[in-house]
Amino acid sequence: MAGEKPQVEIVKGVNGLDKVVLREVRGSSAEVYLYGGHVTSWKNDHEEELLFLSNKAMFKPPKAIRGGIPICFPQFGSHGTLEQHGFARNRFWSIDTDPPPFPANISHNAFVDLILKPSEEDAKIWPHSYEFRLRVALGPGGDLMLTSRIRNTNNDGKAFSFTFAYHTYFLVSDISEVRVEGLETLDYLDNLQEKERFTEQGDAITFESEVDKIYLSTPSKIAIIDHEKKRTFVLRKDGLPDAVVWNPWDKKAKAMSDFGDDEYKHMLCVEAAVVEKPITLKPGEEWKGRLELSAVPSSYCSGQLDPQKFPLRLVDPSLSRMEQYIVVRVLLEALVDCDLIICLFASGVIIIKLKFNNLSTPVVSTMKIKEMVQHHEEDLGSDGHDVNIWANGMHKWKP
Ligand SMILES: O=P(O)(O)OC[C@H]1O[C@H](O)[C@H](O)[C@@H](O)[C@@H]1O
Repeated sequence: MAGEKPQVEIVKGVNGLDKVVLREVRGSSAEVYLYGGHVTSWKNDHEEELLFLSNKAMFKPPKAIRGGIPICFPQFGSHGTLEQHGFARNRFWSIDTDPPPFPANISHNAFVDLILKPSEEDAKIWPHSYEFRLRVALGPGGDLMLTSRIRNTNNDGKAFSFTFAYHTYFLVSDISEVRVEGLETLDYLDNLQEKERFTEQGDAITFESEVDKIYLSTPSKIAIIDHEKKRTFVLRKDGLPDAVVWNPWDKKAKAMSDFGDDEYKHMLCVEAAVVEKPITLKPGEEWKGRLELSAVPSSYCSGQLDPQKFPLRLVDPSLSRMEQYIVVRVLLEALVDCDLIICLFASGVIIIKLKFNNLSTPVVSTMKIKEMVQHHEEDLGSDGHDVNIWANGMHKWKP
């Protein structure tokens, strides 16, 4: 189409630093600075920003950019002798014009390949030769995909070890309204308690004070639910067993020169990482770590439900308002690409089995809903029942 902007464009960003702009045909976009190989923006097809970037972010090398997705390599945090989070986030990366091929089934048009190799100065602080290739891509639905490929190119026969993180800052409406699911019952190292190991309790994680934890051996999928925005971020990862959760809260926020005093209310870092067991590569070996982020309408609900207030008549009008409500919630959950939806009613549990990846598959027939309703007439007969619907068994029912 005439006048349409290119899918990949290199432009000047803040302080004249080079940045790559990616645009997907349906309108989503992302921005990546060559400084740090740092994603600073990811927008959905309504042009809404999804990543937090501090108003005080400096864009002044060698200071790392505060927000977006800093790359922590070859060291996460202070887990080693290098500077905090290693040096990849404050080096200038190059465009990789000839990256080794990706599997043929990976389809995206808006992407950029970056590469980082050590300088002579770097070799003095970390005496290894490597090639770090980073692909940043937008999927057709606006998903943001980052793939890191790190290869040991030492010719002295030596192996090297590293830790790593995609230090993702998510933009949230209000940190006290956010919950993280997928990390409950896991072990974590608490950075606020000298990295001591604890076990998380059974509930989804919520926030009311500073948090800095490294969750260990985490599932490949983690959800960040922003109740106020009615948005869920789904983080899928591969090759990255750990997940760091960080919010500096008020005191630490004030102590950071590149972070606004109140900005902690609008961000949450959930960082797909390798921390506990560093990766070791022999010469010629390559490691791959992949992160995929999507932002979907959030459909979580809990507590008292008033079907009279439910405004939609989207489905079979012969269904009662409560029945319609259930169908719509189930459909919304389907957008989150879940494997299983469970509806809980005051008097019992109803399981609706589901396993589908797109909405073209029939979801739950209205017949099914009717059967369900007949079984639970008492529950549905009056106003304001406790109904809770959740995906993958991750939510907790609060009667
Ligand atoms: O200020 P930075 O070096 O960017 O680090 C910011 C934060 O990153 C991680 O999440 C660490 O777990 C925190 O301990 C650290 O404070």
